[in-house]
Amino acid sequence: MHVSIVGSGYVGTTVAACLADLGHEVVNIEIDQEIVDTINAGEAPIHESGLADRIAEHAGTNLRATTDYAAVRETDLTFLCLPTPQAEDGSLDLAVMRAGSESLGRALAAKADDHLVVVKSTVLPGTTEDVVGPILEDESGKRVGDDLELAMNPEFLRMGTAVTDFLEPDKVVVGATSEDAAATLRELYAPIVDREATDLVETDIREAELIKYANNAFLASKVSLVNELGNIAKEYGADAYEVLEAVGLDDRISERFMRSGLGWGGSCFPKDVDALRAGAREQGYDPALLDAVVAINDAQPRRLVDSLAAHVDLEGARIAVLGLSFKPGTDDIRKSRALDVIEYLQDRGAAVVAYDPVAMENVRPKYPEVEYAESAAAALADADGAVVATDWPEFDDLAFDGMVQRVVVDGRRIDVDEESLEVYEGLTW
Ligand SMILES: NC(=O)c1ccc[n+]([C@@H]2O[C@H](COP(=O)([O-])OP(=O)(O)OC[C@H]3O[C@@H](n4cnc5c(N)ncnc54)[C@H](O)[C@@H]3O)[C@@H](O)[C@H]2O)c1
Ligand SMILES: O=c1ccn([C@@H]2O[C@H](COP(=O)(O)OP(=O)(O)O[C@H]3O[C@H](CO)[C@@H](O)[C@H](O)[C@H]3O)[C@@H](O)[C@H]2O)c(=O)[nH]1
Repeated sequence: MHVSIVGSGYVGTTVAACLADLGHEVVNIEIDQEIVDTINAGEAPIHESGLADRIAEHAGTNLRATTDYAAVRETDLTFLCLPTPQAEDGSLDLAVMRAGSESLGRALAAKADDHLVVVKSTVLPGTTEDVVGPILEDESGKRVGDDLELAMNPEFLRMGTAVTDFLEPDKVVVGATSEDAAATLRELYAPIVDREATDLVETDIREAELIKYANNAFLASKVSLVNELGNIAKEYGADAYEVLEAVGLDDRISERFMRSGLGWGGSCFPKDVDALRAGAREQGYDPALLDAVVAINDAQPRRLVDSLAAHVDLEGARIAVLGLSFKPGTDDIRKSRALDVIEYLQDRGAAVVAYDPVAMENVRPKYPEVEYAESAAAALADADGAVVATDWPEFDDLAFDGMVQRVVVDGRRIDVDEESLEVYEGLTW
């Protein structure tokens, strides 16, 4: 199939490279010339395992990138993979979706044949049919249900495992206005949904839109619940990890997403939970549970710093922060809990020395006053205390002998030789 993909960030680039790998003819339409040049040079604009190889193999044959929306006219369908950030008040900001839909609609005006537009971005119910659809109709002169079809196909890939998550998902969700649109997407995804481990969910557009938010809200809530249970376990002197491992054996609950500690961050959970809360309020519903899910998450970084302050006088102390990215395996620091930890430490007069294997250059401009160490050992040297903010595997089995006071508060449950420390405290155990 001939596929165009608007937006070549994490999602658009991954989807493009994977669809090219499945044998489709793919073109990425992207406003950033540097990203376009990178893809056309056969290189990956983002770091994801398995992505660079696929782009190197397909660029120049069945994968290319351009800034020119006219390229959509040579394709059967277009995926919209544009960002859907949050506005100041937390609500969904559709400005980029609107701008991209306008450009796409204008380009489609000169296409003689029918076209299918698939929204892959995370958008609230109604956005595809009530915002994207009318803009496309106005700009292209085409009519939904006649020579224009709409579909919504949310994406569930995680950063760090984007390629395998896309190619081997638990589910592919397709919401479509017509049987033709659904059939086109069934054909496109055939090699993926034919796998025994992947379910194909066919539904209406509103349900497809909401499935994505419900999925992220559920996972974020699970981690906040696990953190609340962990906070309670700690009060009782019980090990939350042992407790939740046993709880996870109940297959209605599952063992995954059971790691308590510093909480959830990243480019998706915070903005999507906030957008759903704002959307619910707009609909007249008070999302009390989701409000609490966010409040619990927001409290964990302060709890970590308070736990350290119980052992170390933070005023004038040198404190090592191990890990800066929002999770291991990525240099992404968006809404990373580590940044809140740095701010709380600084508020209490501590001097922060930080180390992260890949994310330090992203943090440096935001916190130039922080000292950045070349290794975890260098960060720990002469420190009066340390906190673990990201569970990078390389933090397992660290030596703490260079510290002035061997006090560590762990927000992520790394493997530590507790005997080598004066104080080792888990945030939730
Ligand atoms: N990142 C993830 O892990 C992930 C996973 C699932 C779903 N999502 C959702 O997918 C959507 C895209 O997310 P992302 O992380 O890929 O975003 P991103 O910011 O990484 O990429 C978006 C790209 O769109 C480009 N762009 C902006 N305006 C444009 C325009 N008018 N025309 C063409 N290109 C334009 C930007 O330059 C950028 O390269 C969001 O709705 C997000 O919530 C993200
Ligand atoms: O047991 C756990 C699991 C995760 N986290 C934290 O939760 C956050 C999110 O982790 P993860 O889900 O692995 O990362 P993302 O790449 O943000 O992926 C989420 O957000 C994407 C964008 O919407 C979705 O596509 C994915 O399905 C969804 O998992 C991170 O800060 C983790 O440290 C925990 O604290 N404990």
